[in-house]
Amino acid sequence: MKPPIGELTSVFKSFDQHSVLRDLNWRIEPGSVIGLLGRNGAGKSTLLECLLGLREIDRGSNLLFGESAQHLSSATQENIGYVPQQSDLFEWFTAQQMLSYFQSFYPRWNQAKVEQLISRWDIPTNRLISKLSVGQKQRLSIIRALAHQPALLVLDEPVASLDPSGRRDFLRELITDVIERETTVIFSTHILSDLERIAMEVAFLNDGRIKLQEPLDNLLENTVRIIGDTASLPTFAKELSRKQISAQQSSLLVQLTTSELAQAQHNALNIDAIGLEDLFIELTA
Ligand SMILES: Nc1ncnc2c1ncn2[C@@H]1O[C@H](COP(=O)(O)OP(=O)(O)OP(=O)(O)O)[C@@H](O)[C@H]1O
Repeated sequence: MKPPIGELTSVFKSFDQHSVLRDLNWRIEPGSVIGLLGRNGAGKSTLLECLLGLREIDRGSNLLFGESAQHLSSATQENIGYVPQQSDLFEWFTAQQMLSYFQSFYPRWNQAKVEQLISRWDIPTNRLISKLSVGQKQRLSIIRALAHQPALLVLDEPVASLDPSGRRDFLRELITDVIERETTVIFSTHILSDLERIAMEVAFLNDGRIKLQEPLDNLLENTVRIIGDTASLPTFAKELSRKQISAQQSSLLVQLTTSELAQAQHNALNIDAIGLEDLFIELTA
């Protein structure tokens, strides 16, 4: 088995008295494409920053490419591309100046790709970055993160300010990158349709932990909602949630094996397929 790209073990992170990550464990395998989901304020940005060593953790360990995330070697830093939620571009530079500046640090800088994206995404290269629109800044941030061909790409709501065609184009670019170079990608998003187009796995952050991480196909295929009489509902091996919805009835979110599904159908239980949006609501409640 290949070593993980990232490994967080028993990580705790608080801001003042407010605890955000609580005994969080997360392993990121090479080549995985993970969509990170969680409600507003769940701690996604904090988690991504802790993963990258940009934020100090209170307790636990955070390893990236086998090194302590707080003390990454420059070779490892070259392997990481990051698009933060808030633009961290050098606003007093033009796009051209900023990209040339970064180019000097990265031996694997792909200038042909930079030029292609600049032209395709219509980025004014000679205007100060401070004068660009939010969407143009976001595109520029993406170009900067893709340009040095990182092995790990971390994107914190990368498409939030992009128009639909910008989003589609960006996703296409990302998919090409993942396929051509087997880039490991972690991205947080609230746009579930985007996630369904690109993510191979989804990770749900809730109550300060990764509550569930699964290949998306499996999750959508095997997870169902069962509603029935509280007293007679059986228990299942992989129950994700169980809620009382009326005096007599309960609703179960459950992952069923094929034989469990057959048994449940045989017992005439009320079984419904469930989509990603429902899963999001249930698993991040
Ligand atoms: N620098 C900070 N100082 C104090 N509290 C912070 C700081 N950064 C984040 N927090 C708090 O930590 C919690 C998690 O914030 P975070 O931005 O990580 O959530 P998120 O899941 O990324 O949210 P969103 O989906 O809204 O972007 C929030 O309650 C937030 O107020």
